[in-house]
Formats: sequence, C-alpha cells, structure tokens
Amino acid sequence: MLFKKVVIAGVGLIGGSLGLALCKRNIVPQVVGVDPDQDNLELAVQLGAVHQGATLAEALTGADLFIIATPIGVSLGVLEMALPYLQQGTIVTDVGSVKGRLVERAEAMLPAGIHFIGGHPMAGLEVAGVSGAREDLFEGACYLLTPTEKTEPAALIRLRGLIECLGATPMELDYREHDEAVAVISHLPHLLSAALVNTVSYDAKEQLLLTLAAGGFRDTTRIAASNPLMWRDILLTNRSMVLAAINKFRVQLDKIEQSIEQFDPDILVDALTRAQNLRSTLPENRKYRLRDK
Ligand SMILES: NC(=O)C1=CN([C@@H]2O[C@H](COP(=O)(O)OP(=O)(O)OC[C@H]3O[C@@H](n4cnc5c(N)ncnc54)[C@H](O)[C@@H]3O)[C@@H](O)[C@H]2O)C=CC1
Ligand SMILES: O=C(O)C(=O)Cc1ccc(O)cc1
Repeated sequence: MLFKKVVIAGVGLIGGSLGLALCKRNIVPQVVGVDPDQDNLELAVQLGAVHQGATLAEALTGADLFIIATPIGVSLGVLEMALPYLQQGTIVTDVGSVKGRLVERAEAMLPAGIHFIGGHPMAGLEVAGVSGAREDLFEGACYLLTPTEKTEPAALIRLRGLIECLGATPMELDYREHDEAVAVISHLPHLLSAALVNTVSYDAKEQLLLTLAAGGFRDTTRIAASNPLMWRDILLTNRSMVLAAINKFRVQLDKIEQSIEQFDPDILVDALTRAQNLRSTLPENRKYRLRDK
C-alpha cells in the first residue's frame, strides 16, 4: 500500500476525480475531503469521491499524503493553515495549473521531513465541482511533477507510484520550464479561444454568425466554456510566461496577416502546411478532451 490516509483539500472537479479513482479502485483505504462548500463536500461523500469530510485539523491527523486541489489563488493559504497539523514524513502535493510561486514558497515554508512536490495533471473538463468528477479522468493523461534539488527521492517514487495507479503517466519538469511550457500549450489556447468567441460577440451580426458556426468554430472555441474565475487565477499567476506566449503567437499571426496583405501565396501556404504537418503528429492519447463526455 502506497499511502494509508490521503487528505484532499478542494474536492471539486480535479480533487473529486482523484478521490473517485483512489476510493473506487481501493488504491488508498482512507480518503478524507476538506472543502468549505458543505453541499459540495456532502455530494463528494455520496458519490464516493471521499470516504468522509472533515476539518483540516481533523483530517490531517495520521495523513501520509495531502493533496491541495483548490483554486490556485488559495492554495498557498491552505498550505499555511495546514502547516501546524502536518506530521513528519507526510508528502504534500498540489494539482495547480501554475507552479513557480507555490513550489518556491512551499519549500521555504515546510520543515525538514515534510516533503512538497508540485503536481499538475494535464487532463480536465470545462465543468467545476465534484458533480463533474470522473474516476477515469487521468487515464492516459500526462501528469507533471516539478521536483527540485531539495526533493527527497523516496517521496518522489511514492508519488509517481500513486499517479501510475490512476492510469496516468508521471513526467518530471523543472517548475520554471513547466510554467513556460503550459503558458504556450494550455494557457494561450484558452485566451485565444475566449478572444475568438468575443470577436463574434462584438460583431453586430453575432446571431447570424453563430447560426453559421460549423465545426471549425466549435473545435477552436470548445475551451472558452471553462470556468472564468479559474482561468483568471491561472493567467494572472503565470503572467510573465503568458505575456511571452502571446508575443510568440503575435509573430505567427503577423506573418499570416502579411502574407494575405501582400498577396503572397507561397508564404501563406508555407505557414498553413507547417501547421498541418505538426498538427498531424499530435498523439491521440488523451482519453478526455473538453466536452467529450
Ligand atoms: N479544471 C481543470 O480542467 C483543471 C484544473 N486544474 C487545477 O486544479 C485546481 C482545482 O480546479 P478544479 O477542480 O477545476 O476547480 P473546482 O472549482 O471544481 O474545485 C475547487 C474546489 O476547491 C474548494 N475550495 C475553495 N477554497 C478552498 C479552501 N480554502 N479549502 C479547501 N477547499 C477549497 C471549492 O469549494 C471547490 O470545491 C486548480 O488549481 C486548477 O488550476 C488542473 C488541471 C485541470
Ligand atoms: O486546457 C487544457 O489544455 C485542458 O484540456 C484542460 C486543462 C485545464 C487546465 C489545466 O491546467 C490542464 C488541463
């Protein structure tokens, strides 16, 4: 048995999906949820996403793994509140979409013998709350971990083991590299998707345009249906990396714009062909994509 008692703070979509997998597959004998939203916590118990709900202080007694699955705006505060109740040997991880600030602060804050390892499952849905949680959400997904030179190797091995039990593939990345990479591959698509929908929403012919919308608009804007508050936190927390990603995107948009303006078919076809080639190599190994339910 990898862990005896797991505490999940924030039993929403991601915390609830982790809990469902841990409980329903008997990976961990005791899973306790902590969440200020009492209705959500009760539903989590009913759905079998946690064995019971408790306060942070009650829950952390005897816990050997603490997973912070709250909105990233509160994760540091939750860790601070948990600090007095964490026991020697406990592993602490999170699921937040941005790592830098939390990893640095957690490592500075935690005493020797309590191990923080940043985590980030690269799987999700556009719904919030435990009602949308799925036991198999992480199957086939890449699950990023951001250990540092301070990370205890044995703690990392145990956490990797748990992630493998979820059916996900653990992958290690430096936390700065993580924030730079997800700015391009996850955060940029979200803001572009929102900007594309807003291009239509600010058009006087909005209704006509929506009536005409076919697969292209639907495919490229699916993620605009996600939780705006979650994405506010992500985009503002990863601000410098997101701004750098927007600049990289602007270069590509400018190139395409110029080729159209200058009526240059070669440059235009070159840009479209390059994209077609890379897109066709994208591995189809993700079980869930947003809205595939
Ligand atoms: N939604 C997605 O597709 C993905 C989200 N993430 C990350 O997972 C984290 C959680 O996101 P979701 O599960 O989607 O959000 P969610 O809104 O479904 O769940 C968050 C839960 O945290 C609870 N919460 C709020 N403040 C709390 C506190 N102080 N203590 C304990 N619980 C608290 C809320 O009541 C809620 O139940 C975020 O940090 C996000 O960046 C990571 C991968 C994918
Ligand atoms: O945006 C994406 O790429 C998703 O498919 C869902 C998702 C949302 C937030 C994350 O931090 C990770 C994955």
